[in-house]
Amino acid sequence: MSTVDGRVIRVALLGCGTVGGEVVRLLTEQAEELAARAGTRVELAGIAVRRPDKHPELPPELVTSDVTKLVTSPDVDVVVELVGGIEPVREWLLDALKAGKSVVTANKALMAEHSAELFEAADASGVDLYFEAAVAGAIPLLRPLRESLAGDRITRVMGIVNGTTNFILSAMDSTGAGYAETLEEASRLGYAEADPTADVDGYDAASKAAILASLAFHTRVTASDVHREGIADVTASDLAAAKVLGRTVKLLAICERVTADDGTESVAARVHPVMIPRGHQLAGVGGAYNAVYVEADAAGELMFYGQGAGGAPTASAVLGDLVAVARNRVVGGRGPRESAHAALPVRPMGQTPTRYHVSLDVADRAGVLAQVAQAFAGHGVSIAAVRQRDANDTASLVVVTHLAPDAALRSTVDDIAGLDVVNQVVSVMRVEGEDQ
Ligand SMILES: NC(=O)c1ccc[n+]([C@@H]2O[C@H](COP(=O)([O-])OP(=O)(O)OC[C@H]3O[C@@H](n4cnc5c(N)ncnc54)[C@H](O)[C@@H]3O)[C@@H](O)[C@H]2O)c1
Ligand SMILES: N[C@@H](CCO)C(=O)O
Ligand code: NA
Repeated sequence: MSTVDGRVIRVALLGCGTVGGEVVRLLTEQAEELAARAGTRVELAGIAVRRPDKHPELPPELVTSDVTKLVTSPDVDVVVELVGGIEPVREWLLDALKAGKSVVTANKALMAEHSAELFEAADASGVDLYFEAAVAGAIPLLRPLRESLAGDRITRVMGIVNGTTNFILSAMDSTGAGYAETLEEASRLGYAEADPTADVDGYDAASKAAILASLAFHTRVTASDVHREGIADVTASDLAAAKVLGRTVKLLAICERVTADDGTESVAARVHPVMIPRGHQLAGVGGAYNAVYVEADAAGELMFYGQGAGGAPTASAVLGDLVAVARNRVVGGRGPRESAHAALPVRPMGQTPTRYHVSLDVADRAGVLAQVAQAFAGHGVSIAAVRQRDANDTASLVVVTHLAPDAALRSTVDDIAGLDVVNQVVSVMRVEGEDQ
């Protein structure tokens, strides 16, 4: 094993919970190998936690609750932030960057709202800002977008980026387990955020979509630009309706470059439940796994798959970033800066082209299909497929549309719900992928 000329990079770790605890373990267990790879020793200078008395496992001389002092200490080169949330973390990281410390963070909420300000502070000090763990945990995804694909033109990024909701939907689909019990299990396994509403209501995935869209399309996209729907309204009826069609339901983040008829480009970013064919590669992604498709003009389709949550997998991405910072320090260089030169406008959800699946319980009599079809036609929505099944004096009618502006599809569903011949709208969901 190579030695490292006595050089040392000193790390301030903020937060020592699910992910931070694993970072400490890996930094300690792999100290020699990391030194050989980075070209410098990587050592802990301090660990900030909310309650030092709760961490008897950590070396007491390293533990502190004084974050402000730690992040600006002259003894620190890099701040690794694994606390989460926006304030006071934003202030701490700005202080750290202004004091010339590089930053590694897993904080998607912060990066989705304040990355511009953080990048500016990093630029002013000539230091690094890395955040691979913020999206899709262990999966190398941000580095490929920022570096490997920097020479290509990305058109679409679509995937499963929240482990907790994927865990819940997979369990509901395969075992019929209830929503509450699977959410409890996801929390126990360390996938869910401290407040799981961030996961189930789609905020976590929307933050990740904002980060992905920003990197893919060289445009500043924040979480508030992302259309967001969670899984709280996904019912057993939706899953059953999907099953009948040979489909399943996944919460997807979809970031697209949309080109209008006049050639102008915009960015659309959304998170919502989607019905996809069971044969689709994303349908087979179970448990807390994540998978993301990237489509680019020259590269074609790429798929990234792996563990998107959990202590050790997320720590793997953090350590990778830390080694990158250490290497940059050794050679006196920097990692990639913010790339927002395209500055494309963000397209509102209503104007974003989507496809709907609508499952209806209708009266079983002549002319029903014509009335339903008329409602679609009235909004300029073209129908791709219709299935009808009779049962006693009612019938089930399933309509799958072609692409149409989301607002037109929503208005159509509102009109259909008001038709006398429609007893119940059983399930409405957007669809992706072609049936086999
Ligand atoms: N758990 C995962 O699977 C996962 C995956 C990817 C990204 N992340 C992100 O990693 C970050 C950490 O997640 P986690 O699951 O390890 O969280 P956690 O709740 O397990 O740990 C948080 C840590 O922060 C410390 N902390 C909280 N408030 C503090 C304060 N005011 N001062 C000092 N310390 C404070 C706590 O003491 C604790 O050690 C979050 O940004 C999260 O979104 C987590
Ligand atoms: N709560 C997140 C952690 C990873 O960011 C998830 O379930 O995917
Ligand atoms: Na990642």
